[in-house]
Amino acid sequence: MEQINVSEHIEWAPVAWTLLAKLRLESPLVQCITNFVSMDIVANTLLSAGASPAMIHSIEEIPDFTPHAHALCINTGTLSPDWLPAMKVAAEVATASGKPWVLDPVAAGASGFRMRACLELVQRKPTVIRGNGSEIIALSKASVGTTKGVDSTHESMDAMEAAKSLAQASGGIVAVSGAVDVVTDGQHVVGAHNGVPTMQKITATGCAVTALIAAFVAVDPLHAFEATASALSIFGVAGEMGMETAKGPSSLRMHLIDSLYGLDQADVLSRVKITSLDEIRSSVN
Ligand SMILES: Nc1ncnc2c1ncn2[C@@H]1O[C@H](COP(=O)(O)OP(=O)(O)OP(=O)(O)O)[C@@H](O)[C@H]1O
Ligand SMILES: Cc1ncsc1CCO
Ligand SMILES: [Mg+2]
Repeated sequence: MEQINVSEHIEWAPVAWTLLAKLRLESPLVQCITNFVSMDIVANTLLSAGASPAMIHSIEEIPDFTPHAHALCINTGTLSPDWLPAMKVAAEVATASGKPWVLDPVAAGASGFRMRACLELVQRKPTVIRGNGSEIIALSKASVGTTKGVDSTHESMDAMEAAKSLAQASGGIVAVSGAVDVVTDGQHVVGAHNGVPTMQKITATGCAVTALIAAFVAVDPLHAFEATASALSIFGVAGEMGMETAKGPSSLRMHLIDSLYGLDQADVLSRVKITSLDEIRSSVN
């Protein structure tokens, strides 16, 4: 897949709007092999954006179903040995069918089993890997150790160099969520400066935005970098707009989904904020 020509001068807001409009028009089918905690918010995020989610994870069904999906999302959040073979086969079938697939390496550094599983999935060449700062740093170094489980103890900007080396090693796009969502193809880096801190207080918003990335990449698989940055920014915009009426995490969850559903062109053009970070170098690897 072509991952080049990421212009520093790109006008991002119209790109994000064009992709959201295409997503709503085409309603891509997104197969999700995701964790038990996230299934509801992932499916509802995809539906409110205009995509069609299917939580189908049985290995017996993958040869029949996966070739018909427009994109696949694999998430290791509640990984167990009986799910891993289905994840690997689904990644292989998606690739063989020419479909993009996105990996969310939840808590990659929490155990040797989980790290090995994530590395085996990375070997199957995800189109995009999206994690939080701690996950991307752990995965890029293949290091297992002190983690706070699924939560990050690193700022996304401090994972920039780790993200670049993981992108180079994997051949895919790498995104790191946080106050600034960092996206890289291994050469260029952009930041999506949308969202609100309360989004971290809703479980599985990261899983939800990974699935949204899969939906965006489904409608423009040749421009996975642009699709990834746009999905992250749009999800952040929905969070910002949702926060205008929310009282806390629980009502933000509801209002974020409502805002994502209702986003119009003016909202997207006035709020999407994606900038080049090529001049910024991270101090922590
Ligand atoms: N400080 C912040 N300011 C603005 N937005 C944020 C902030 N922190 C996280 N977000 C947004 O919240 C969403 C989830 O990101 P986060 O880094 O919390 O993912 P995660 O740790 O993988 O979450 P989970 O494991 O619960 O799915 C992203 O859309 C991100 O942009
Ligand atoms: C809390 C939690 N534990 C495993 S997966 C998950 C959802 C956020 O990643
Ligand atoms: Mg996560």
